[in-house]
Order: sequence, then structure tokens, then C-alpha cells
Amino acid sequence: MCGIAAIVSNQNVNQDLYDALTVLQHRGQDAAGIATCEGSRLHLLKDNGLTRDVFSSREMLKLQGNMGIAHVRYPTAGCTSLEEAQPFYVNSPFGLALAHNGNLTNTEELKIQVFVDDQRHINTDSDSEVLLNVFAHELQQAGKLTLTIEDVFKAVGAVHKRCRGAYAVVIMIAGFGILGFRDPHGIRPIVFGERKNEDGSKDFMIASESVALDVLDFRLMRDIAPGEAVFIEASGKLHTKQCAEKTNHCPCIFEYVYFARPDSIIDNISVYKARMRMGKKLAKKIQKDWSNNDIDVVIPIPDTSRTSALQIAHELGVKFREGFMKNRYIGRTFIMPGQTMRKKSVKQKLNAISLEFCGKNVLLVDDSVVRGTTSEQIIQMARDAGAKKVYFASAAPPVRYPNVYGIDMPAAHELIAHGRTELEVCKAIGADKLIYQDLDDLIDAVGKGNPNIKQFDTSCFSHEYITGDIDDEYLARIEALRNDGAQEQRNAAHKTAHK
Ligand SMILES: O=P(O)(O)OC[C@H]1O[C@H](OP(=O)(O)OP(=O)(O)O)[C@H](O)[C@@H]1O
Ligand SMILES: NC(=O)CC[C@H](N)C(=O)O
Ligand SMILES: [Mg+2]
Repeated sequence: MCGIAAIVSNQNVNQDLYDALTVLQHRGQDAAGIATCEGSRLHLLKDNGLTRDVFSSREMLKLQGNMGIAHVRYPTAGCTSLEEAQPFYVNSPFGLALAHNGNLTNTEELKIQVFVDDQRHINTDSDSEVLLNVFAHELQQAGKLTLTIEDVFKAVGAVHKRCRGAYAVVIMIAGFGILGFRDPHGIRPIVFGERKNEDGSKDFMIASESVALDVLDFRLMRDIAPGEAVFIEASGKLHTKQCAEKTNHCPCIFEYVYFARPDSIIDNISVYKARMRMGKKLAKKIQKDWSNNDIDVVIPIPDTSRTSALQIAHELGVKFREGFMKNRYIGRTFIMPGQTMRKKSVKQKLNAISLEFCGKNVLLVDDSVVRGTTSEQIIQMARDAGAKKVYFASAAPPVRYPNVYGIDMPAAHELIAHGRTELEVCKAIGADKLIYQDLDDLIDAVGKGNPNIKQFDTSCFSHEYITGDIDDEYLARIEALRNDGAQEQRNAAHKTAHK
């Protein structure tokens, strides 16, 4: 789940893009990059690490130009090497730089096409590099030295025909402008907005989440529609066009559960309100199925579950207490690479305040249980802090199946609920009782914010893959390629080769 941003302004955009990346940091902690365009010259800086570590003030000065794109990465393809950090650049045609959030599901097929038919070279295992080259080839088909906006939109239409999976994308065309587009299912979020300058001119921004626009004083105009493209000329003129022949809006429900910031609005749904409704629904389920419960206190597992946990306590009429303190210098553990690091970080990140647990029956609330790394350790911490009974509630249903659309959970056997009943999961994480949200309730909780959305991507809960191209063979292939062990080996091999 990467974060992407793009700005066209009448001033340098380097500082604004940097600020946007710090606001989108929760979407990717592995690498960060910015590409700007000064006249027709592109400047690019990217590296592994957090935004604040990648860009020094001296390096920032080199990123001159009034338009640019930026990316924070959480890998879902390839490895964690610097070569796969984004933006990606290709020199032909025109000079293009791309930042992508999502994951293509026909990368292997496209790679062959790109090599054999388009005669282009792919230098990494990243699906995003393939996507850029498909776009580059299609743009080249215009066969002109001077592009029109229509040529750009036509190339997007061709990308929609060739690429499958999830892609929210920004592409900078040197000297010409910035393009943003979204796959025909609108799986990953992408919005755009404007900011008025004192001289009456307007700046435009495209970003993964509206919170990035808020912080930079841009006014959210709307989401890019599934299949639609937005083009902002270097001179600051905005164009939009639907480029897909067929669309079927199915945004990823996990954005609302975990990924997005609560202060973002995605597809006209407030993430904060959706999480409150998740809490309310779950409380109703507890009241219905466990009316004689003996919960003394509701305790959230910071950060993401706070919003729904507060609502659960309110509905149940039980005290809400912050029993776990979070170390603000440790990032999100779920998006860290490798299980060893994730496990170690939970302990470093969260510490229990004993007096909130001592002799009490506590209901711990998390937004989701995925690998079970957090829940298992947290339940033990609650017991060590003196809790009498430790109950656990998850604002999302059991995560049983891999995600192939931009969340790195490719291996079913690494998911704690895969092949287990709820009771077995409860035992595995060591809880006295486990309550999961029902999928229909989750869909209602999110969908209530925008009745026009008829379907969500719920594949990790339901095993229904909306792009229609995912079968058991595909899942077995990505499991073999991207399970934790395989990733660790690939990353280590890459490090050795580059010593
Ligand atoms: O079952 P698991 O594999 O542990 O994954 C689920 C946990 O990971 C996430 O927290 P994370 O620390 O990433 O971020 P947060 O601070 O936003 O809650 C999520 O909020 C759950 O707490
Ligand atoms: N999480 C994402 O959106 C990842 C983008 C791309 N698939 C990569 O691995 O870099
Ligand atoms: Mg969490």
C-alpha cells in the first residue's frame, strides 16, 4: 500500500511534495522518492528509508521545478532493493517518471509482451516498472514530437486494456504535465484538488488520500473515478476524461479497516466515520451474542483501532481506557518487512499500564487480526499486567485469504485465520474469547457512507477476487514467490550481490 502524490504549481514543489510524503508515510515505510521537472529536465532522488531520512536539505535543493511526483513504498512485488524504489524513470518517449500504488495481477504476461512486442527492457522485478513501460509504449504509438492531451488519454485507455489488477498512478511527462489515473475497478484510492494562489492562479495536486491535500491547504475536488484520467498541463490547466470502456467500482475495504488515515475521505466515505460504524456494529453483535458478558473495560490496541474501540465502549456502556502506550518513534508493524522485525517491533511499540489491567476482565480491540503477530503478544502482555480475563474483538472479519491488489499478504499459511475456525484462532492467540465482525456488517459499516458503491473488494475475507483473473494456480505461484521466507532470501541475496 504505497502513497503517491503529484503537484503542478507556479513555484517550486519540492517542499510541498516532501510534506505530502510525511503525511502519507503510514502507507509505506520502506523507501521514499521525489521527481521534479524544471523546464524539460527531470530531477530524481529516491532511497530506502523514511521520508525524513531520505531527503537532506542539501539534496532537496536539487529538486527544482514547478511540477513533480512523489512516492512512499511498501513493496508488494520484487524486493526491498533501492532499484525498486519509486518514482521509476524511462527516457523514451519524452522522459517519463511514474509513481504507483497497487499491484498488477498480469505482470508476468506483460513482461513478455513488453520485451517481445514492445522491445523494451525491464530491469527489476517491480510490477510498477512494467506498468510504466506499457504506458511509455502506448504513448509512443502517437508517433509525434508534440503531444496532445488526447494522445495521453488514448495511452491510458490502452493501459486499461493491457493491465489487470490494482493501479492508482501518477506520471510526469517532462515539460508537458502530470497525469493521474485509476484502474477500472478503482481498487486503490486517489483524489485530486486545487489551491488558489494570491495572484489568482491555481495549483493542482493529486494524492492517495485527501489528508495530504488538507495539510497542504488544497481543496479536495473529488476522487479520480475508476478508469478515469486527470491531466494537468505544466501551465496549470486541468483536463479529465473517462478512458476505460467498462468500469465497475469496487474499492478495497481494507483501506477503511486499516490502511488509510482516519481523517481521510475516500470515495466520499469518511474513514473515521466508517471506523465508528464498525465499532457500533461490533458492539451490537456482542450485545446480541453475549448479552451476559462480564467486560469491565474496553482497551484499544493503538493506533488504528482507537476509533472503533471508543465506539464499542460507548455502545456497551463500559469504561474505555488507554491501557497500552505507544512508542511514537516506532512505525506501523504490519507493513514492516519480515516476521522477525514485526514481532520485535510490537514489543518495542506497545507497553501496558498495569493499573488498567490488574484484576479486570478486559476487552482488547484491534482493527484486524492478520498474521496474529500483534494479538498474540498483546494478550500475553495483558495477562502479565494482571488481567483476570482477556477477551479480544476484531473490527474486521477473519483474514483468511491472500490479497493480490497491493497489500502484502501473499501467503495464506501466514494468515492466522487461514484454515482455522474462530475458536481455533482464539486458542492460537491465547484469548479467553474472540469476537470477529461479520463481513456483511463490515460492508454495511463502510458502504453506508456512499450508497452509490455497490461492491467492495473484500477478497482477503471472502476469497472473491473482483478482477476475475485469480485462480488457485495464481495464488500458489505468488505464495511460493512472496512468502516471508522467500522474501527474506531474495532481499539477502540482493544485499550480497550489491556489497
Ligand atoms: O495480526 P497482525 O499481523 O499483527 O496485523 C494486524 C495488526 O497490525 C496493524 O497494526 P500496526 O502496528 O501496523 O499499525 P497501527 O499503529 O496503525 O495500528 C493493525 O492495526 C493490527 O494491530
Ligand atoms: N504497495 C504498493 O502499492 C506497491 C507498489 C508496487 N507494486 C511495488 O511493489 O512497489
Ligand atoms: Mg495496529
